[in-house]
Amino acid sequence: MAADAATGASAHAKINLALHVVGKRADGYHLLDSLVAFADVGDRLTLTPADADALHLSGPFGPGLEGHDNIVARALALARRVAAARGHTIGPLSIELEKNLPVASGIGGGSADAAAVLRALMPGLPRAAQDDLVAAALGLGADVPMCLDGRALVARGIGEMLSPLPQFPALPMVLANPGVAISTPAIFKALPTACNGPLPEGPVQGFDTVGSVVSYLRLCRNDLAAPAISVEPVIGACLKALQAAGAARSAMSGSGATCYGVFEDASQAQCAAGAIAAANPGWWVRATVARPTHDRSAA
Ligand SMILES: C[C@](O)(CO)[C@H](O)COP(=O)(O)OP(=O)(O)OC[C@H]1O[C@@H](n2ccc(N)nc2=O)[C@H](O)[C@@H]1O
Ligand SMILES: Nc1ncnc2c1ncn2[C@@H]1O[C@H](COP(=O)(O)OP(=O)(O)OP(=O)(O)O)[C@@H](O)[C@H]1O
Repeated sequence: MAADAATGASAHAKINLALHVVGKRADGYHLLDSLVAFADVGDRLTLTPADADALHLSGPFGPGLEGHDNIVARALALARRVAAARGHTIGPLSIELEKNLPVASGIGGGSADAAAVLRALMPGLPRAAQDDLVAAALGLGADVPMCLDGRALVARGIGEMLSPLPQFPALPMVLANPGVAISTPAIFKALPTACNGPLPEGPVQGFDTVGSVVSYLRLCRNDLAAPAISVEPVIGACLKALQAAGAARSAMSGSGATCYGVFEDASQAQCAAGAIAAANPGWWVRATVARPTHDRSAA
């Protein structure tokens, strides 16, 4: 980033369109097979050089994070350590975090914020330090590497083995969160078995239409949904609301509680979001679009 100017960075919501839990490591972390996309809703960060480090929280969910250890500060500390090891100094920064995504909601808000900090700092670092930072990102959380990539992808391992899809359509979606915070470790713990089937084989070139994504997702699962619904039954109501509003496919993201519905077009998604929000005051409901990847080989 420039020495004196503010740098903005977007932290897009991460959506696990499918999440298959396929094993467990000796350290307790679970092995995943997950189709992930990123929505055009998210948090917004602004990094400004300052006399001392500071974190300012704003946005609808900012107050809920006051007084807590913030992953944004941990990401900055990590970047500083990695840069210092390559002889580079990152000076004091004032960071404003506009927190638009609900906290502990399965859409990777904290991970996306951490990735946004790393992304904003990278251009000012030597190439070797940038590579080190990409490798170190997993230490901040299993979802951070995929958020740093930011493209539609398949994630394997504990979330660090990433295969970006060569093409992916702009996917009209509704995100609905019934207002309950979910602890990710608690849901993994409640999973009856870690050995479930992998993702079905998908097209090598990715997906070119909304219909092809929906057909594929109908063969998929989120293995964390049943344990999450047993802890918070309102997640089941959220899935039903998306189906009743006409979603071609609906499922829970991550460890919940946010659920997504895929719609044929953006105007249907807008109408559905309006209807779900009106019937469920207190829920967080957004019409959005999963960000597309254009087929590079077709260019
Ligand atoms: C559910 C997902 O959101 C799917 O993308 C992620 O797997 C969770 O990613 P995350 O929140 O960044 O996870 P971390 O902060 O690294 O881990 C929180 C806790 O979740 C559990 N955890 C997380 C990731 C993983 N692959 N297996 C796990 O068992 C572990 O108990 C871990 O201590
Ligand atoms: N910047 C941040 N944004 C959100 N949560 C944060 C942040 N910093 C620290 N946290 C803490 O991290 C925990 C997980 O929050 P987060 O919103 O990232 O969960 P999530 O959406 O379920 O993530 P995932 O989908 O990666 O499991 C919360 O308990 C919260 O207090």
